[in-house]
Amino acid sequence: MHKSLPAQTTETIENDWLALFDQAPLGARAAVRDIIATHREAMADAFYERMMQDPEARAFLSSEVVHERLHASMQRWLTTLFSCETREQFLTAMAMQRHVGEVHSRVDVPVNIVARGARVLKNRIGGYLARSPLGRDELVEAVIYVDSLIDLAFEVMSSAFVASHERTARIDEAYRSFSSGQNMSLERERQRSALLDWENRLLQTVMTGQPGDDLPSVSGSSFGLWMQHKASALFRGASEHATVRKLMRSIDETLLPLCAQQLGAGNLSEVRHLLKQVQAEVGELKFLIESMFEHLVDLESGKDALTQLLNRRFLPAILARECEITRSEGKPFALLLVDVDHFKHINDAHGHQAGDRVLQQVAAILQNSVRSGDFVFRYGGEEFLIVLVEMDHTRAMRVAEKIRTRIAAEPLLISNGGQLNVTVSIGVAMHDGHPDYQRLVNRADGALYRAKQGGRNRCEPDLPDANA
Ligand SMILES: Nc1nc2c(ncn2[C@@H]2O[C@H](COP(=O)(O)OP(=O)(O)OP(=O)(O)O)[C@@H](O)[C@H]2O)c(=O)[nH]1
Repeated sequence: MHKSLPAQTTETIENDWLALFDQAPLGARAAVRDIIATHREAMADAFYERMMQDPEARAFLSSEVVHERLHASMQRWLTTLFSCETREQFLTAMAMQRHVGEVHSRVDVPVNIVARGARVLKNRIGGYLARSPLGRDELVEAVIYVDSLIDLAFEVMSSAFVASHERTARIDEAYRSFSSGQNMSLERERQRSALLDWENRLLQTVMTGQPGDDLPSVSGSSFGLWMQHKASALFRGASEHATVRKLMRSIDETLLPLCAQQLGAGNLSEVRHLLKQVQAEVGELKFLIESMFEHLVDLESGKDALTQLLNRRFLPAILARECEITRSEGKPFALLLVDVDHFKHINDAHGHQAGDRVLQQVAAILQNSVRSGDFVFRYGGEEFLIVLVEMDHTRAMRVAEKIRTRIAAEPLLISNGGQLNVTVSIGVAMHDGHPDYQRLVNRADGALYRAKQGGRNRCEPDLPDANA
């Protein structure tokens, strides 16, 4: 029944509610219930009115349907929440909270707006309570009761929100990788020509149409539909995507209506001028689409171009997942930061190209020195980061030492046919269970610093409590 929340959370909340209920005197609870019964409509009005003052909230609440439904369900919600007398009634109220949380997640209501809603309601109820005939002590108890109960309700709502959000994010991710697995160069061509098609159709309509004819909108074109529906999943997060949508709106909502107006008035030179502006915006659209597809190719491969190692932008996702695996399965992992010694000197003495070749060969040695389940990232210019999964400290130090000796022993080829011996310094840190992976990276960095300070070409473990 409570599938969106872990059983433990449900139980904690239930117990908290029981404690709250026991703690609040009967008189205080009855007063709150009466206030809600008498003023719930006015509260819903005030809530809605207050929220509509904010443009961000307005975006979610402005439709008539939302108004009507929100108004009714807000009143129902207040009544249900404050009239719970039994465990069963509370469970029903909780189910309602979870439902609201899931709706918020689907609609993507920002969490700050929800928090503001809670504040507005607490404030209102507090105001009515202050004007009630309750004595001082009971008034305090009633205010605490309202405050805690609303907090509890929002707690349930937020956990449902988060659970549902994570589900959506996983589905989105799966869809994105499915879509990017499709033939992207074909898609790029298809969208390019769809945009061109629309542009031609627009020019055709302008030239042969009758005054008063509707001009074809770009958002209604095959390109526009693709961009608004499929591309939003595919290019999620790309900065160009928002600009593309803005340009499409500017064409449809400003330039085309003006163009139709001037066409109706027979003002052809103005029409030509406006079409030029449309063409300029289409040119910009084409450029942005190209750049979005380019990014997608980068993302698709996920590799650093020079070394073919993992790109560091995946590091947060991978470290967060490894922290989670350690937490749930108790399998610790180790982090190695590997830095080529005196690399600047290699560049200076043999040229940048030689430096690049050294980096490629070091990367290959690193990749060949770990198991296929480990992760090797290019972390910075001449710095690499390795995640050794399911690893204890002794074995991690052994792997680090193996890497160090292999690199030192292997002469690396440089561009002019020459060979070069390079060394690396390595900092080793074990995940200590702290969920913030940046701490772990910092500890490995501290160990690396000590390896450099200690003379380079060496491996150093992190010191316990290095950044406690
Ligand atoms: N060839 C090449 N050089 C790079 C690349 N990325 C960064 N570098 C160079 O790597 C050098 C790093 O130098 P430093 O950070 O001073 O460190 P170092 O010379 O390795 O000295 P230590 O780390 O203290 O042993 C800089 O000169 C960068 O320009 C790259 O992709 N290719």
